[in-house]
Amino acid sequence: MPTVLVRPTDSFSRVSNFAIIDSTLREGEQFATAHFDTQTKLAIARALDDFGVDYIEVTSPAASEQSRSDCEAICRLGLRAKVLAHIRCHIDDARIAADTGVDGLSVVIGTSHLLRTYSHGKSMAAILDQATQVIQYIQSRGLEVRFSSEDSFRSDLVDLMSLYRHVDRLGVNRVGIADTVGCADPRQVYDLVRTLRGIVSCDIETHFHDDTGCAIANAYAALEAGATHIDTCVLGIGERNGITPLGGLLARVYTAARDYVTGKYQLRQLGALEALVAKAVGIQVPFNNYVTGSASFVHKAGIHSKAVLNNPATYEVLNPEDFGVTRTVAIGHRLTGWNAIKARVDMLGLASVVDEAGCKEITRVVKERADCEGTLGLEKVDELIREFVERQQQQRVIVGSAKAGLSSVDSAACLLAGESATASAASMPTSAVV
Ligand SMILES: CC(=O)SCCNC(=O)CCNC(=O)[C@H](O)C(C)(C)COP(=O)(O)OP(=O)(O)OC[C@H]1O[C@@H](n2cnc3c(N)ncnc32)[C@H](O)[C@@H]1OP(=O)(O)O
Ligand SMILES: O=C(O)CCC(=O)C(=O)O
Ligand SMILES: [Zn+2]
Repeated sequence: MPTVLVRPTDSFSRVSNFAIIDSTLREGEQFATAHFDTQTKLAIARALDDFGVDYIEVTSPAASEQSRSDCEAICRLGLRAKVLAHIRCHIDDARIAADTGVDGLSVVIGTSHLLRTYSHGKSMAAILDQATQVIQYIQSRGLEVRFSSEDSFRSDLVDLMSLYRHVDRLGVNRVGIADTVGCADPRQVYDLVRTLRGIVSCDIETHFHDDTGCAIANAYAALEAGATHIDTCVLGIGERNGITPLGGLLARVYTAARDYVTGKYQLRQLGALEALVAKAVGIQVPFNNYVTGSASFVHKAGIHSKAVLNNPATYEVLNPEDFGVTRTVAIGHRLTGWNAIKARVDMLGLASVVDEAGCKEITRVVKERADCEGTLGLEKVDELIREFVERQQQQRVIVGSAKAGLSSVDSAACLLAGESATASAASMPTSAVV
């Protein structure tokens, strides 16, 4: 099991006690190449539910007739996860959504000067009035309600806190902070969530875009500051370059709360879930994707390989087995080392015939070949190992023959019997030939 350094957390931290609101079927539908048909939405919803997310957020039923009926179809699945519809802070949208069978509504409205000026054109006072009307309507329908401010990090702090305090007093289940343009850094996130934690008594949801590469770190900082709910999308899809990825968030939290993460989520299903969504939106899972990327558990450099073969925790903070993926130690390249080659020799059952010096000689040949040919496949490395063993056996025959009194000419003929042996004989240590 990997050994990780877990920092002590303060009493605000929710790192080992939070809920995931997966928004692949809402924010994810806003991804450039996304268009989910009904069957795909149902398949993704089921997979998310099986994986163990707490909530599934879907596109506003007011967006289109198909969006509305798909929302109803998802609700009819009877999933364990709660289904939330994401809506504008508008009574018409709330009415349409409340009739679909969802468990709750996620209400949002922009509060930054930019959005108030160029999007909906409302003053903070008008937002407060409209929020009150919509929230009270949703409550009257007996549904869970979350109220969120779009572009929170570019909004006036006093305006924002007054609005949150107001909706908290109305009894919303959650308030939401959204870094809509991905401008926030973890420190700003920590400060804002911590401030909000002191102002509202309800739960706190957070939503982070990844425009500047902080989406996972920001989500983690939010948890440390007391956020209770984190929005994610599978593979981090969403508007522009998306939001906090589900797998990446769990990888991050795993380092601090492994038992919580492994106990709550079906981590071994992550790869299949990602493959499903990647196919649905027509993308490849990136090579460096958290946990499931093709290179995520490939160890290459000789120094790394030796240590990993002795104890994987030396260069792994995540245990791939927990996520149902496998580790690879790549040995067929010029950065390899004799310890890695020895491990392969052992795997091939040749430990008794190839000693340390032999492993070092094979390593030298592998590097020499890789310098000329580039990366060598495992078959090629195995071939080089077997050639070495053959040469060694032939040399033993020669030495044995010489000791029995055969002429040096006969010995040489024996050594050069095979062409490959001839080619490589020059690289053999002379002492072995004598
Ligand atoms: C940051 C986010 O991702 S928020 C979620 C974004 N999700 C969506 O936009 C869902 C898909 N959207 C849609 O299908 C459509 O935009 C609809 C159905 C919501 C609205 O469509 P339309 O009525 O044609 O309006 P349009 O999209 O052109 O403009 C948005 C309207 O909502 C208003 N608006 C924008 N944000 C909000 C808000 N948070 N709350 C209330 N009203 C808002 C705008 O002022 C504008 O109103 P207008 O009709 O008076 O100009
Ligand atoms: O509803 C929210 O909290 C977030 C809305 C959104 O997608 C965003 O602001 O980026
Ligand atoms: Zn968003």
